[in-house]
Amino acid sequence: MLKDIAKRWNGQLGVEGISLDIPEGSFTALLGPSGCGKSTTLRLLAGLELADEGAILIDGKDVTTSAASDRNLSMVFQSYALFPHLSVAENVVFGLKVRRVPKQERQEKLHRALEITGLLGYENRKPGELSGGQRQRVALARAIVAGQRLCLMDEPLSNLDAKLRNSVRKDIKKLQRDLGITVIYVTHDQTEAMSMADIVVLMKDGHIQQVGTPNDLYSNPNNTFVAEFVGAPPMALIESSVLGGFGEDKTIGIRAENIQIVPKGEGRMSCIVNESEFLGAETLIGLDHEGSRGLCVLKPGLSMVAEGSEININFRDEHLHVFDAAGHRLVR
Ligand SMILES: Nc1ncnc2c1ncn2[C@@H]1O[C@H](COP(=O)(O)OP(=O)(O)OP(=O)(O)O)[C@@H](O)[C@H]1O
Repeated sequence: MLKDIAKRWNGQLGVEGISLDIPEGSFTALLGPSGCGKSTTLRLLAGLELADEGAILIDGKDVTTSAASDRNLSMVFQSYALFPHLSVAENVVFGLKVRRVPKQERQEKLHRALEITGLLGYENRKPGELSGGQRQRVALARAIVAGQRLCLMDEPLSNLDAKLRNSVRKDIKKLQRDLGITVIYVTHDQTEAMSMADIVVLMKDGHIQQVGTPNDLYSNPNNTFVAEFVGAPPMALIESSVLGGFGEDKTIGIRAENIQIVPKGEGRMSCIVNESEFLGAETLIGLDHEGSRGLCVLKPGLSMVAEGSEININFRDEHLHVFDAAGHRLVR
């Protein structure tokens, strides 16, 4: 649990006012653009940095000033952090050896961890003889043998190609469920966060913007930053003056799946097509309209529309999200 944590470097903000209650056994993603403070938050939790303000509790124990080694957690990094001259087996049991765990127990834990991560048979290989995905699985195996209930992961998939990312993503999720451990996972990739996490913590400029389930953030964004960060495509934003009836200086949000194409002369807006992008199951058609950004519609299958064409669109009030001038959601 984080209570009102702040961290600054020479007066420059890292994070501020970070309060989070992370349920045991959950998968929590710290999500946000580069520099938003997600790694700092994780490093504070790990004890790799010390907070200037606030308190950190793990399992009810105040660890705010405890050394990293006293916090009962394991970590998996983007860089794998494997010893290149040690074999897979040696890398995995390294921490157990340091802690003088008896050989028999080490062997049992090693076997189980390699089994879980699909690395049996690779014991004697060196990290240099493995693919990126396999290296990351060695790092996961090392975290598993540590036997901690809390595992912190900092962008563990960012060195992998798209296909591998997808499969290791599933491995990590399954591992977390099977072992029933608590995972706190840093990523700047909203798809990754939305598909893996039970709880998403979206950050910007060192502050939390919203904490909730992936569906909370998608369906009820707290502000326009959340609306535009979460979801592919992001929520479109329209100035209230374009639609009328919502008062002055409001911003209206709408998701692509709630916009319908209607015949010319009908609907609430007339837009110009700026691109058609074939996604496979559907085609995303980007639209321009003065006073709006991110407007698009989805058409099933391959359905390219010429750039510059005019398209009329309609949507229902119940699908609109109304934000004030500062971009905060108004209850509707
Ligand atoms: N050791 C440090 N010294 C000074 N400033 C730092 C240090 N570490 C982080 N910061 C600053 O704190 C802010 C948050 O950085 P942090 O690394 O937590 O962001 P992030 O969201 O993890 O970004 P990224 O995805 O790029 O790693 C940034 O403005 C960064 O420049």
